Amino acid sequence: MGRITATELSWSVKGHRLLDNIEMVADEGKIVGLLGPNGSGKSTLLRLLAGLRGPETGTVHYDDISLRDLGRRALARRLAVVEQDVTAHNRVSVRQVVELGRTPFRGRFDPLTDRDRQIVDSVLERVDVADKQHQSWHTLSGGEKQRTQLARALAQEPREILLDEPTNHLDIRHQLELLDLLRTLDVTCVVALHDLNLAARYCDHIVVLDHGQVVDAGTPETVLTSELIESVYGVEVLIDREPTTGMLRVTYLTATAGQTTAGKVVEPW
Ligand SMILES: Nc1ncnc2c1ncn2[C@@H]1O[C@H](COP(=O)(O)OP(=O)(O)OP(=O)(O)O)[C@@H](O)[C@H]1O
Repeated sequence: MGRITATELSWSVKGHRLLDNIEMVADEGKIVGLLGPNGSGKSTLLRLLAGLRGPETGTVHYDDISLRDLGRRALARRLAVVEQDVTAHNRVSVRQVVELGRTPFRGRFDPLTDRDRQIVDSVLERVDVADKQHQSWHTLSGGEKQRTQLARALAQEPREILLDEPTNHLDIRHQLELLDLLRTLDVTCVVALHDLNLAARYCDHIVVLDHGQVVDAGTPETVLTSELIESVYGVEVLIDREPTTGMLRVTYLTATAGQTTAGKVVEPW
């Protein structure tokens, strides 16, 4: 597992700054949650961290190596990416999708080795889709597709993993299992999340984006305050600790009207 560092990262489209001077660090083995409202820049930042887009300014480092100096293959051997709503060819089976995770370690026409097959078997079990492995990808439910994409990512045996809202299609059990699983791995994770309670429970560190800027970062306890949530999301919340478990708890009270964030007036929906 390695450290991911973004320094002065910016990205624009047609003169609009979508990411502005982003600074963030995901330390080795930590789970870093990216929070922020729709359109705040989470997916864009993940794509820049993944090298799927080149930054306009700034750098991304994996440990001490700049993303620019890491070749595609070297990057694919350490970094796995789970994007939102991935599509795959209709005729591909679930197992074949997961086998793609072994591609960075094989020659183009090399058959899978016994070790490759063992890894694929093991990750299919771990994300609970082993019983679906011979089913066509396109027939899976949204949650099963999401778990299959995680299995493909884990088949890469990554040191770092970037996940874009990996729980949005999952039932409650699979949401908890996915995040529990991430915690047991020796992997550095950056994960975009919408559920503030899951973020509070599973993230070591939280980075909050708003209008393409980092507006706060730190531990869940320091970042998840009612003031911050109201100013960024326009929602009044109650924050306390669940009495039995002591876990940080965010209760959503009401959407507030016309709040101001990052100097912009946001209309209520
Ligand atoms: N290629 C592009 N061209 C124009 N606008 C873009 C492009 N890519 C992203 N955007 C805009 O940039 C903003 C940030 O998008 P992004 O997908 O990063 O947000 P997000 O925080 O991941 O949102 P969500 O929570 O809805 O997934 C959005 O307003 C989006 O419309």
